[in-house]
Amino acid sequence: MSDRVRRFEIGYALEPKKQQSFMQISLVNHAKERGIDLIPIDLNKPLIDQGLFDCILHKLRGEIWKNQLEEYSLKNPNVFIIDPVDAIERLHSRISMLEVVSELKIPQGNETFGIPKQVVIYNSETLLDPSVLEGLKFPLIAKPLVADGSAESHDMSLVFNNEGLNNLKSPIVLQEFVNHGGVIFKVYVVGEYVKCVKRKSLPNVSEEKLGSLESSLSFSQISNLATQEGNDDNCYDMMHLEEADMPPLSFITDIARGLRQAMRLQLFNFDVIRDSRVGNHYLVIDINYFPGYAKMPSYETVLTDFLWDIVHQKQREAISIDKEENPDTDSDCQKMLSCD
Ligand SMILES: O=P(O)(O)O[C@@H]1[C@@H](OP(=O)(O)O)[C@H](OP(=O)(O)O)[C@H](O)[C@H](OP(=O)(O)O)[C@H]1OP(=O)(O)O
Ligand SMILES: Nc1ncnc2c1ncn2[C@@H]1O[C@H](COP(=O)(O)OP(=O)(O)O)[C@@H](O)[C@H]1O
Ligand SMILES: [Mg+2]
Ligand SMILES: [Mg+2]
Repeated sequence: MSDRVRRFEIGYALEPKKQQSFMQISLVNHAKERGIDLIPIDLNKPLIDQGLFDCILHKLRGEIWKNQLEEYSLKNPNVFIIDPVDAIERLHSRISMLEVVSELKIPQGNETFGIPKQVVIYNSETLLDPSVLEGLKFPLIAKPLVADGSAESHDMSLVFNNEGLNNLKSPIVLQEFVNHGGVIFKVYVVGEYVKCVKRKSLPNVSEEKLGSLESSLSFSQISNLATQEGNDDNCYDMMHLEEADMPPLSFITDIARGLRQAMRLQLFNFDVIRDSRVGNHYLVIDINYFPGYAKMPSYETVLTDFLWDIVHQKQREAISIDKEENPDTDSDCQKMLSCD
């Protein structure tokens, strides 16, 4: 066995803003100490010309990047791509992202889960016919169908009555707004690791207040707001974040594992709310690819452990394939692969 420590190279392709928030020095240094070099992929050069990585991490929009990855994978089938483009694309529609939740086969006990009632509207004119709402009850939340990470894909509005349906930009998803006490649970998944945290959300809308409200209200990325500004008027009841009980971890972990397997994704988070009327019924309302992990406690160790497992698993597989092909020799490949 050689005493040379085998290092691993992980290429990453991220938007500048994401690179800044995710690739913090603390993460890069932590990974380095564990033999993993995180290397920026130069987006001004073809990926195929940038050598062999052990693995590629990516979150970029557009066909150009998709084609580059495809071409690279064909040439280098052993380079592990986290995650496959087609699996990520399922999350770019707010309909297909939640279909997977409805299809999960998890035995439900004391706690149950599902998704809110929703319809998709492809053409705003169809809203002139109230039957398209398929019996959805106000208030509704209107979300752009596309969830591709663009600023517009986060532009939402609360719709309190029929009048509020005017001026919605289609294609749009209309979803029943479920009162949940102003607290959302964000479940971060990194491979097998699962972490659930509480965040601020939209406050409850009561029946009696519903009649007196304006017809609609626009907002964007509410769970990222640090304070509760703008929510202190008489229209809402606000619950304090600290007082909210967490959902049982085993229940959340079962959903996370089910989603990970069904979606073939390693890096995602999902938003869960608890229906205030029922108390033990939970609704998954959003799934995000490669979310803001830097906000997760100890993200440096969690992400490094995940990457370490991936590259070492790949290394073990390569050694066993090589041993099968060269059973009698300690081939150069076996020596090189095993030096760690
Ligand atoms: O920027 P951050 O750290 O707030 O992360 C965003 C996520 O926030 P979260 O981790 O859930 O609190 C955010 O989650 P939400 O959609 O707000 O639930 C998205 O994942 C967002 O990515 P995109 O714009 O949908 O592609 C994420 O944005 P990017 O970091 O990918 O640009
Ligand atoms: N069906 C719903 N009922 C109640 N609140 C909701 C519902 N859907 C979304 N919200 C609130 O709106 C916010 C944004 O919706 P979400 O689907 O998570 O979009 P985004 O992708 O922009 O995060 C959520 O964090 C939550 O506060
Ligand atoms: Mg969300
Ligand atoms: Mg989202």
